[in-house]
Amino acid sequence: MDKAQQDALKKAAGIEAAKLVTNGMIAGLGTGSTVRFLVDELGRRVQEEGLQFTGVTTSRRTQEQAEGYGIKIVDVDDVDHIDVTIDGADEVDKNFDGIKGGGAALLWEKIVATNSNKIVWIVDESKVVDTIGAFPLPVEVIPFGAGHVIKKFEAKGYKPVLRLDADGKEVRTDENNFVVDLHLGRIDHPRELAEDLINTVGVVEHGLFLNMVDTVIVGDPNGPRVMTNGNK
Ligand SMILES: O=C(CO)[C@H](O)[C@H](O)COP(=O)(O)O
Repeated sequence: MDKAQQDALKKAAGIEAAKLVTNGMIAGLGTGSTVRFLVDELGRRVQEEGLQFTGVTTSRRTQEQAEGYGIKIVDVDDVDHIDVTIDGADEVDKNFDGIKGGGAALLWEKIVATNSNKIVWIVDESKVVDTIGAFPLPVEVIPFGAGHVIKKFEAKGYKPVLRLDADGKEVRTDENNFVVDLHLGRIDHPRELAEDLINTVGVVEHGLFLNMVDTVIVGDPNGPRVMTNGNK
């Protein structure tokens, strides 16, 4: 699949998911190239159809895009609930376990997701996998002592790589932390891994989102396909 085809599938999933946002809702808005299509569609509806909703964003990038359309954005601590959060994902398997954080927004994404009544992911079909882990697992790490965290990951065979930008500088999250990507190949025991990562001092959060999502909307060449999680 070339990039244009993949973008078309992402866009179709984003437009389909935008239908879930209705007047008066508080909606969590994720981060990434698929979510950009979602926000474009929500912005269009705000401007052309008078849709009124309040957004809680998972990154400054999404906040800027949404506010550019005149979408009202508030801080996560200024709402007492979030009706639905729509976000992208890097991988998702048939058990609805997934990896997020390719766009370095995993911490805010997980905070918004865990405070949402419903979580919806929008992905193109290449993200639906049998076993997660081919996509390097992002881990958000505090800069102080990050070298030691990386050494501990190396000793455990996690194959960590500190994420750098195009200029060779450490990528910083919206919380000014580093991202370490674990090149695991496959993750057979995600719950054990999640437990180990979150108990490592210096780790703020990891990109394993295990059985959190309610619905996955998959951009498929035959039209958006909906996968519903019956185990939540
Ligand atoms: O988790 C994320 C950002 O931290 C994204 O949702 C994930 O990386 C998918 O991005 P894209 O839609 O660009 O493929």
